Amino acid sequence: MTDAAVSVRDLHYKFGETKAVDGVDLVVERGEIFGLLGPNGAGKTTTIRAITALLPVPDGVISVFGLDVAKRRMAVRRLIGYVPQQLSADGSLSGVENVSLFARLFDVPRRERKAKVSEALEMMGLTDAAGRLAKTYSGGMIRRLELAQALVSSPQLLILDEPTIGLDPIARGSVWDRIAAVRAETGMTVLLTTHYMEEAEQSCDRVGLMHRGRLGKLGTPRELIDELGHDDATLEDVFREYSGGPLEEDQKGLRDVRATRRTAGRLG
Ligand SMILES: Nc1ncnc2c1ncn2[C@@H]1O[C@H](COP(=O)(O)OP(=O)(O)OP(=O)(O)O)[C@@H](O)[C@H]1O
Repeated sequence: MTDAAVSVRDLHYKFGETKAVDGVDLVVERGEIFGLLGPNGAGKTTTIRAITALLPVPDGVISVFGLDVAKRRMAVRRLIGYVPQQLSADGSLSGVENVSLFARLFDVPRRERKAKVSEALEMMGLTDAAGRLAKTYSGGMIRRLELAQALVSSPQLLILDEPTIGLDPIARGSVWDRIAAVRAETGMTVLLTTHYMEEAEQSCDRVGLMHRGRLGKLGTPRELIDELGHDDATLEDVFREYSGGPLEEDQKGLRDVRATRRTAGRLG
């Protein structure tokens, strides 16, 4: 076990006969923004659900800040703020009520709750909208509300599953700006999944390319692009080279996910 934020050693995970994760090795260093990239079905969500102790894994395979996830499930969960792909905000509650609920769930001490809730909403630019019902929020505001919910317990590791999926480009930019600001202010480690290669290229310190349950290329976006050896290459080109095809070919289910998030864009 290491002292890194996350250490994964030879992770395998099957759903029935489907090998969702097929031997992943990964280290996320403290304080970095690490992007797990790949198409639908690559195994990204399964990998992060294993890291967040939501799936059973054998002893010694995953550690979070040196704690063995298999043995210290609850302690690990307390270190993590997780925003899943599915909607985690309640449209019938106001912004402040949604975040307060998470503060209670994550045992933020009663006397600190009010200040922590305000701070999390402020960090996500939602102070003015805090009193409104979440169902009146735009898709981008809901995503930021979900980030505020995850941040209210001051986690050491923020895990985001497709944080910008289904949002328009302006809302996507705003979510990335907020993630960068949180890291700059708190030094928090961020592990996220995305299939938006361009956004990952701009915002992640390091990325890992995942394809069919395996994590192949790992490095800074620049390193991976430079390996290709032509000047105007992009991370998308790196992925194509690595997987033998464009990202889009594996994207059949993506439209559904996008549609789900769009529906969720307006709650209620
Ligand atoms: N609960 C489940 N039951 C059965 N199969 C599953 C389940 N969850 C995932 N899988 C399968 O495991 C494989 C990896 O899925 P996973 O969700 O980890 O991929 P992903 O890269 O995160 O894609 P997405 O962006 O769609 O979530 C896929 O073949 C998927 O169909």
